[in-house]
Amino acid sequence: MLEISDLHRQFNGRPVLQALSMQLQPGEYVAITGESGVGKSTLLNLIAGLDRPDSGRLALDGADYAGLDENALTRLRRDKLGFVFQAFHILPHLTLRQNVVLPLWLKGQDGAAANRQAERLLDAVGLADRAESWPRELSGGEMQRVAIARALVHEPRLVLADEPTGNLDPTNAAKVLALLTESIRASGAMGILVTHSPEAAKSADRVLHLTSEGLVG
Ligand SMILES: Nc1ncnc2c1ncn2[C@@H]1O[C@H](COP(=O)(O)OP(=O)(O)OP(=O)(O)O)[C@@H](O)[C@H]1O
Repeated sequence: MLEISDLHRQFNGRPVLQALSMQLQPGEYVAITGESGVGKSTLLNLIAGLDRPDSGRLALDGADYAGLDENALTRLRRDKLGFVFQAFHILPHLTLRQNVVLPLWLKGQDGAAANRQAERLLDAVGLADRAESWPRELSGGEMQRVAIARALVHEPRLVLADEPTGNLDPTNAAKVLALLTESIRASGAMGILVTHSPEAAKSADRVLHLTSEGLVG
């Protein structure tokens, strides 16, 4: 379960998030929409433990972020979170299979089972036959699909997706959204999708609008 209560974050004296609260239950997948600059990425960064709030509580499966040092937050990201961000950080010197298997390596899982899991995810995003390709050989949309396979390969507790269908044509966008939804539901994980696209938002269980007043459902 993800618990956020009374979260505040300001930059240079300008409040961005004020008294923001929300909860996500296992298996729940929400979309967050809102005007540019309202604080969606700020919220994702706080949930990812990449930034600290000025006040308020964040807890994932009972672990309060306030009690976690930087090393513990790094472990939380590696073990429990899956990221699909706009800058998707595919490593150029690794093949697609190696890029996708990386989160498993980082958790200490390697060998045949890890490779099979990576292949299963590449297959799910329609890139099974490209496992040995290099990132430079891919289009932008193909890279995005690799990023999604990599975000899900270690079956994270919480998937954070920021405009995951931004570069994709409608067919591939639908595939990617279906994969996100299915993976989250199948593993009882939680998902947060930040998007400007009403189509993408529809794939979630509920849509929350972030405004300067907070989250409205
Ligand atoms: N590190 C920072 N330092 C100063 N200001 C920041 C910082 N991060 C975010 N902001 C400001 O906080 C506000 C919210 O930014 P954020 O990126 O969260 O918006 P967003 O809702 O994700 O926007 P978009 O839809 O355009 O991506 C913006 O005004 C931004 O300039």
